[in-house]
Amino acid sequence: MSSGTLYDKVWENHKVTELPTGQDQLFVGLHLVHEVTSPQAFGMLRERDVEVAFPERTHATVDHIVPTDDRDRPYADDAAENMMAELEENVRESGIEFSDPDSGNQGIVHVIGPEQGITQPGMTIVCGDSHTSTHGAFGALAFGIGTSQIRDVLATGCVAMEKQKVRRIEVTGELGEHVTAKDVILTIIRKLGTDGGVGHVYEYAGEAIESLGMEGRMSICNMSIEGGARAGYVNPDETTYEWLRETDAFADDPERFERLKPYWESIASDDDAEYDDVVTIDGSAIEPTVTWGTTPGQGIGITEPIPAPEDLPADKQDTARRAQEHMRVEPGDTMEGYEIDVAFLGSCTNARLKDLREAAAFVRGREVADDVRAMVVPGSQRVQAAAEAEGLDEVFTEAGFEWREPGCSMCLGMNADQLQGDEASASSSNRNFVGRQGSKDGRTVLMSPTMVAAAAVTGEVTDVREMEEVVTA
Ligand SMILES: CC(C)[C@H](C(=O)O)[C@@H](O)C(=O)O
Ligand code: SF4
Repeated sequence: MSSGTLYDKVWENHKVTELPTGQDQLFVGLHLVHEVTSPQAFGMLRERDVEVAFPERTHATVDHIVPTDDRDRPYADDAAENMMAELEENVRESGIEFSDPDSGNQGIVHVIGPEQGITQPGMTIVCGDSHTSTHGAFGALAFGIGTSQIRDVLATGCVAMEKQKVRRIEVTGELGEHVTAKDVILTIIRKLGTDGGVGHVYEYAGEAIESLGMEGRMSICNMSIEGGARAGYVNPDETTYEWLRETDAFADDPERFERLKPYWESIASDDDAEYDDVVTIDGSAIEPTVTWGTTPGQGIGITEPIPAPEDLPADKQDTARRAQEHMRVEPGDTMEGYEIDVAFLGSCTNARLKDLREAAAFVRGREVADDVRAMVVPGSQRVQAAAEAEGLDEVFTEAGFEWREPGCSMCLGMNADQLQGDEASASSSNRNFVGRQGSKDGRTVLMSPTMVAAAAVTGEVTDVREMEEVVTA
């Protein structure tokens, strides 16, 4: 194999042909499906009497609309019930494996792929969901796709795509205490902008990235899309292989693991690979980071002042003004002390076991502040079960959190979990757009899971570094 980036190598390995449009046709290794974006695509196949080409390369789950409290069927919400019923019919007819709520494997699509080992290095992975970039943490090329592309992939196992440039983002040094992957990605997006990645795929590298576990790498790749990049990835290494070894795909088949490992090693970017751009960020300077505005790029370190719009680049001033009005924040203040009504610990960015463990260490023996509604929504049923096995559910519920069933929940409010009126939320999710959490006047402050835990117990945005951690395990 010639020397190059992971992106180039995996692209070339999956390229079927160049199309007259100038795009390449790529073979898709894994197609993940959820209930929101797939029904129309299945409908188009049915209209043309076309069958799903590779059901064995397709895997479905239900996450966006699923209730996180009472899951008895039919669901209380008719629209949710209909979407679920349609997905059930589509997967049954096509012979697609479905991590349904009775399987013990249901969860957010970007949580279940990696935990079941179906997400693997060197794969092309697509899903009708923008945060598919999450799977790049394993050294896969993972893209969100639209409805007509979902149809194409269902029908042919291929997708037409334009090749992107590759920007390597090197995060150097060691992260400070209680500085997490979430703080790193919020900092990257703050520095490069929400559209800084347009036309690019991000390769994350450097000591601060390499020292992260898979959960942290997933949080970073997850938000690549919020930085405008088409995808993001981390080169596979021993950390990646350790994770994979334990998954369903390989735990009982170590020979398969050994057989695939040389391929995984071969697709990592070579030391002399050429990049279209290289950006270096000092990881040791990153603080716990929160957003003050209504885009993920409007972030600051917890001790930093909120910027005055007139100090920002001209094209950012208007949105900053509007964002500050919506959020009711003043330039010069810090976000510390910003009062919250809701604490949401969930989403495909930060609802894995490690996130819940880290948050629990700041909740143990404490109580949720008066008038704060706090909820934990595990990323999957497996996360939920593992957390319960180590008593984390009790840590949270004893403190006054609600312990919910897995799904997207208040990350986007497509089910009953929504902000009310102008409530402010401390959220471990990835988007703080106006209206995102279900109420047009709702205010979302993005932060890491430990910062959500700290905010839940103090009732305001809090520097987690000033709180005592209580770890018992
Ligand atoms: C519903 C889905 C299409 C959407 C996405 O693509 O990201 C959702 O997951 C989100 O996070 O906004
Ligand atoms: S958890 Fe949020 S970001 Fe992730 S797939 Fe669901 S709605 Fe999208």
